[in-house]
Amino acid sequence: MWNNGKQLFAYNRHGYQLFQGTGTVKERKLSINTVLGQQDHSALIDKTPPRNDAKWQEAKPYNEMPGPSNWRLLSFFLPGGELHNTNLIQMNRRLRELYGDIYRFPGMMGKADVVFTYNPEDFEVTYRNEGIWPIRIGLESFSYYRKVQRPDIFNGIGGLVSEQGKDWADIRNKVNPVLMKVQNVRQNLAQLDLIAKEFIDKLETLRHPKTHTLQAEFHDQLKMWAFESISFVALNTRMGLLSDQPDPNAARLAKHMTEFFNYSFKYDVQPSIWPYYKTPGFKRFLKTYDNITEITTNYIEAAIQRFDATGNGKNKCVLEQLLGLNKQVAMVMVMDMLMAGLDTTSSAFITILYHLSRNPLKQELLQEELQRILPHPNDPLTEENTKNMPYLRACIKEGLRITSITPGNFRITTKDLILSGYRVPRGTGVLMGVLELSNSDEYFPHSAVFLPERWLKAAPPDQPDVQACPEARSRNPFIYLPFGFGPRTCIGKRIAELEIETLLIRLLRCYKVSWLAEEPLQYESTIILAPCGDIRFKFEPIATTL
Ligand code: HEM
Repeated sequence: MWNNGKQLFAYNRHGYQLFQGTGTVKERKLSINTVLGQQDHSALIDKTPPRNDAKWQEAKPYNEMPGPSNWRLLSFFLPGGELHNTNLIQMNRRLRELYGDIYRFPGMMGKADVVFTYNPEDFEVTYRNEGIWPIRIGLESFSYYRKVQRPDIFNGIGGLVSEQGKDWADIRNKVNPVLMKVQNVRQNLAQLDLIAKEFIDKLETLRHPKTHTLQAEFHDQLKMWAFESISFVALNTRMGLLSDQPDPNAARLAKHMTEFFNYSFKYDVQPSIWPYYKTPGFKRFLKTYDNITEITTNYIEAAIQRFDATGNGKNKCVLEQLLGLNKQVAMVMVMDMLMAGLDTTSSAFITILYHLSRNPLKQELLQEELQRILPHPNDPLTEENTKNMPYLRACIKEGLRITSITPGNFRITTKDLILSGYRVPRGTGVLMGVLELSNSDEYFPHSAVFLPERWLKAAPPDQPDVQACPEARSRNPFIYLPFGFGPRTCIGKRIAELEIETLLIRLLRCYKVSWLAEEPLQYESTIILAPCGDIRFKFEPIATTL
């Protein structure tokens, strides 16, 4: 508890603000959270005396920060409320209009307050003070399932997404060299290329030869591609999801993964009473976790037998390397990869393809580069021919700039920070609205324009039509962060980039892609921004290739 001039602030041992007023403080019994699965990160919050330097004294008190009360906040999301049925992009815009560039959401049900900021200086202050064990409250159901529900299987390991502090760092330090080292990830290129080719073959069977439209949902097909790709990397197993005879367990696993995403939004993101009462819906969610655990474990056991039978080759695959670290860590990491690497990659891919389809001139420039990479369209992709693809990489960055599928990055502050002139007490959530700033002319000139050239340092020597314009890029490194930042940055970044690059090369080396739907691409909020609604592309074969 500490006195902040006129106001008295108190924090429970989880770092949650309990009370703000002028009287005696009585701690609410929030320790129940730990038992019920809500995360305890109190040990990570700075325990030194409250900040009291001159700058802090000059800053405005926290309770003067604009923002809705609990009831106003609830009313926003009720039917008829201003934010009812809005997605994360619309929600951020509307709230920013209402409250300005910094505002706070009161914490509910034992959760910390969250400060939303659209000021890049605040991003820098937050990241610079996050320390070596940044806290990102993730999916609390993960922790609950693994630590409380199934300790028999997970032995107390929560996994990267939900673990905090030293427990998080112990796993992250182990798996970083396996998943973040470029060379290690790129050893999957040949198989990912094969999967991308299978996807194109499947598309061909679904493509109407005259209208060049698909006789199936593109998004569903793409999820199959994403799942086939991430399961190969994580499990060293081909699931056959793009073939006529998929492994029946793989199809079940893919279905449970989709369920997981939907449930997770409901129970981890939206306010829910599950920490206090296990509703029937939450019990179904736990069943989904059980199914995922059971099927994944079987695949891992089968892979272990395969590795034992074939002996250790020189180049160990990702799963073999993870198993070499620790079997439990490997299991948890594989499940996290499958869960985190499905909708993210497919949503990002659709987003990038959408922008290319709406910008035919940029698509042509990309196709020129792809022709150089693959003069013969059926040649394999190799380390050598994929080394130099500046325009492709610029297109990926530009697509994710306009629509980052994670519109904000989140941290719990461990120290007292001054954000946009307000005193923000330690233990508060900070949501950094990167997507809003990436779409602002202040930081990216002509921000509404799809301009891959802003990411190029110089014009490629073999493409005279491409004019680099790095001046159209923000100089501030904290604004464009689709994969997050710092020690807690996305561990699947390299894998996602490799998958997306590989399929874009294959797809755009075969087809000219255009957008057929009348509306621009729409998004809905799951735990990320997922494309939804009418997603219709036209795939016209490029004359020389098919
Ligand atoms: C385009 C696709 C993807 C995007 C845009 C994306 C984005 C993100 C972001 C923004 C974070 C939070 C980073 C932070 O807090 O600083 C994150 C974390 C994470 N991502 Fe991804 N991701 C993608 C694909 C993947 C894939 C394919 C995997 C699987 C290998 C994956 C696994 C994870 C994990 C395990 C974390 C938690 C890391 C930690 O807390 O240590 N992601 N991702």
